[in-house]
Amino acid sequence: MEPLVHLRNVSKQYNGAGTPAVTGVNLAIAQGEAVAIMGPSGSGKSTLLNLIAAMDRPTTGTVRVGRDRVDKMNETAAAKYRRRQVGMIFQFFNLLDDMTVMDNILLPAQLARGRSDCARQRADELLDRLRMSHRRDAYPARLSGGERQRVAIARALVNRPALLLADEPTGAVDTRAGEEIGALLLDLNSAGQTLILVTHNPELAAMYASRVISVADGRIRSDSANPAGSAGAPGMGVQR
Ligand SMILES: Nc1ncnc2c1ncn2[C@@H]1O[C@H](COP(=O)(O)OP(=O)(O)OP(=O)(O)O)[C@@H](O)[C@H]1O
Repeated sequence: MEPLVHLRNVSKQYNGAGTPAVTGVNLAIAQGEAVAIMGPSGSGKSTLLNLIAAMDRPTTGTVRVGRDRVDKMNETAAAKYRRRQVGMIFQFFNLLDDMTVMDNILLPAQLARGRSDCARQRADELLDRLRMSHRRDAYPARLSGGERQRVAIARALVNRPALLLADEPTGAVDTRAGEEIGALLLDLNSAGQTLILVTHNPELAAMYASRVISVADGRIRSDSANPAGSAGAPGMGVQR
């Protein structure tokens, strides 16, 4: 079967930077995998995620996601691709403070101009599954870090993306909330959601990813199945 994500000989040299951020990366990720990308600060993890999300383009090499040739996209095509295929969550949530939980979740659906009743139904379903229904009219400033990240996950999933990308999703929350976020990601993956997680946290990678890719100096140094991942962690009953 064709991989969902396929990078071939990908390098990225930022303008003005001395050494490339990513060099000669070959990577295939199948639909349904939960992959952790690990490595020291500055090793190229976020750059890889940004290349897959079409936030940036490689200097050389090809990036395919499904049928999309991501490395060739102009900004308009990239924005459309992201709205339809990619959900992203970040360390600091990136919620809009002057919008309620519900409106934050609906934002990507409005940008994608789908049917608003369908989007609202999907948002309700996600809020229910993330145990956040009672907070639907709250503003982000009133939420805990763990709650904010759950809203960010719901927002990332509202358009049913093929890919969920997470950059240090537990970096700004306490241990307990981090475990809950990890369990949530695991449940999503168990229900078929393809997940790529960038993390410094070996425990998160070990518990919640079925494959761990280590990068250093912009190159993949190891890529191994993680038999402990995606098994045995507490779940929250979330489905894609
Ligand atoms: N927009 C940019 N312009 C120039 N250089 C950049 C840019 N973004 C990243 N870099 C450089 O590319 C290299 C890889 O950065 P990247 O952010 O991908 O690493 P990372 O592994 O995600 O690091 P961290 O764990 O600290 O977030 C670093 O040397 C960084 O300084």
